[in-house]
Amino acid sequence: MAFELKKICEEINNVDDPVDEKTLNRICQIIINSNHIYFSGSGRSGLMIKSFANRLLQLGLEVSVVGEISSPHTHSNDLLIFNSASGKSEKLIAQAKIAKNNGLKEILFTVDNNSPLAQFCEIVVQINAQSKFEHNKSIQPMGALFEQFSLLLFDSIVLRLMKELNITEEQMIQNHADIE
Ligand SMILES: O=C([C@H](O)CO)[C@H](O)[C@H](O)COP(=O)(O)O
Repeated sequence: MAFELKKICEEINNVDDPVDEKTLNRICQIIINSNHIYFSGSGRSGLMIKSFANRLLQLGLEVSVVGEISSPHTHSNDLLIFNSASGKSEKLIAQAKIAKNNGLKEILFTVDNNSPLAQFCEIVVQINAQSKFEHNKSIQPMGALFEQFSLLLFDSIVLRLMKELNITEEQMIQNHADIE
């Protein structure tokens, strides 16, 4: 394995487990009990949360990515999940305010659990990596470690949800887009 790839794998492996069992169960229950789940993030963090939205769709849940033209009006029994290393993106903070006013539950995956975005969220999962504004926790540029770890964390939540919802991979394949 190339030196750089080995270092990246080591970095990912060294990130502390950010979710205890109780919080993981809470996240899964909120997801399962929500009528519609919205996902939001900018740039590469946004790409990661879109991957999460894709899997939840394949689990048979009602999902939308904020900003897509097909994303509908929100209601009080909906959920908004953010992925933002810094928790400082003005666009996401504006979304969080609207969601709060509409009574949505909000969950944030972030590096900074004291960030402005965190103030709107009932569950804040703090990933011990760096945002694009920090340079001391990773050899990789900007928020790469956060982005990589968040994707793995989302995939681990998908595994838990498959068990909770009793959904097999075969069923998920049935829900996979046929036109793509
Ligand atoms: O695209 C990004 C950048 O390349 C950092 O590695 C970020 O994901 C994007 O700028 C959003 O930032 P955060 O909201 O702080 O995650």
